[in-house]
Amino acid sequence: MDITKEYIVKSYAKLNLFLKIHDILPDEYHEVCTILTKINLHDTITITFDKTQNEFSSSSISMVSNTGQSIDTIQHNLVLDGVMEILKLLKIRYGIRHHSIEQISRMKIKINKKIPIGSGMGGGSSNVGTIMRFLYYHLKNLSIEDIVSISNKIGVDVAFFTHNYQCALGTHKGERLLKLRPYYHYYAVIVFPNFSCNTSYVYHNFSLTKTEKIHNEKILDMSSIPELRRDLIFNIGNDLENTAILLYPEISYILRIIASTSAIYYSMTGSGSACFGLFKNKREALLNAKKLQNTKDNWSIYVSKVNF
Ligand SMILES: C[C@@](CO)(OP(=O)(O)O)[C@H](O)COP(=O)(O)OP(=O)(O)OC[C@H]1O[C@@H](n2ccc(N)nc2=O)[C@H](O)[C@@H]1O
Ligand SMILES: Nc1ncnc2c1ncn2[C@@H]1O[C@H](COP(=O)(O)OP(=O)(O)O)[C@@H](O)[C@H]1O
Repeated sequence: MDITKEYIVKSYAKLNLFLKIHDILPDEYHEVCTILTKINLHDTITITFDKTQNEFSSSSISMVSNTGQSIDTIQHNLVLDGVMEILKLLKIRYGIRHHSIEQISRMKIKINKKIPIGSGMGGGSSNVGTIMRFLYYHLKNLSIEDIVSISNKIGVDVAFFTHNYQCALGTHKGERLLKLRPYYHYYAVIVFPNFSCNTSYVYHNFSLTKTEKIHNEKILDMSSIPELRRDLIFNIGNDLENTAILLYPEISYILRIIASTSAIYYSMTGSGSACFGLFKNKREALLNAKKLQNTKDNWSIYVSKVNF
């Protein structure tokens, strides 16, 4: 790393095109199968170095909104966990006086937030995954296995962003990834209702008995054959949707409104609250985005290309 420089990196959002829950694991996490894909919406992370800062801490990270206002509602930034884990590993491996540790200690991270928080678009996971990748690339003394194993300690979705895959199939808790080469290209219109869903609250209220069983092997087989991937996605949907609707009823209204457009598929992403519709071209997506924007003033609408 060149500590006289300023680095600017993009931290992309994701959509879960489908999310199947198979089982509950002994540690009470859920065994899932999902296709994750990155979208054009991104936060912008600026990394600089402050020679007077001797220790990396929570005050080394700042988050600002689009309008430049400081976001101080997040008490514990996931990025801090990621950087601290990397520091811990480097200290064990090289001792406390290593130059990489000195460089990280001087790091200042500013996150310009565009990805709505708690939307199921993975903003927090993306921020930490992107920083891990940045450090992997610039420090040259971490292996990809190092950063993936640290990612898994922070959250199941982090690995997708650490790997920098455009599209992947996630199994086990969602952290075991198989890179998929995109075959289909659509446009998504995403509706964020301006409230967040709590991921662990949604998972904890989910009931396995209310979902249809599909063998994981069948999903793996179908997603590896590009021509079958679309049917797979359109047929499975998101198992967390009904639970999220019970806890946050407005999600049902959003989905009904998207269903009334010419979307060829619609779903909630992750544990919500954002929902999306897929359209066959940009023109149709923009047209419907306008209609959706007129439905409710406080909805935020995003349009992005989607590859899977
Ligand atoms: C639902 C998904 C779909 O991609 O995304 P989001 O909606 O969060 O974006 C993920 O499964 C979430 O990923 P992430 O947000 O990283 O989850 P974590 O921080 O690891 O876990 C938060 C909580 O969710 C529950 N959890 C998470 C993943 C999983 N396979 N089973 C679970 O039961 C656990 O209760 C855990 O304490
Ligand atoms: N850098 C970050 N960006 C967004 N959220 C963060 C960040 N660090 C911690 N969080 C916390 O992580 C939780 C999940 O946020 P986020 O990743 O945006 O949503 P989701 O998991 O629904 O996709 C939020 O409750 C938020 O307080």
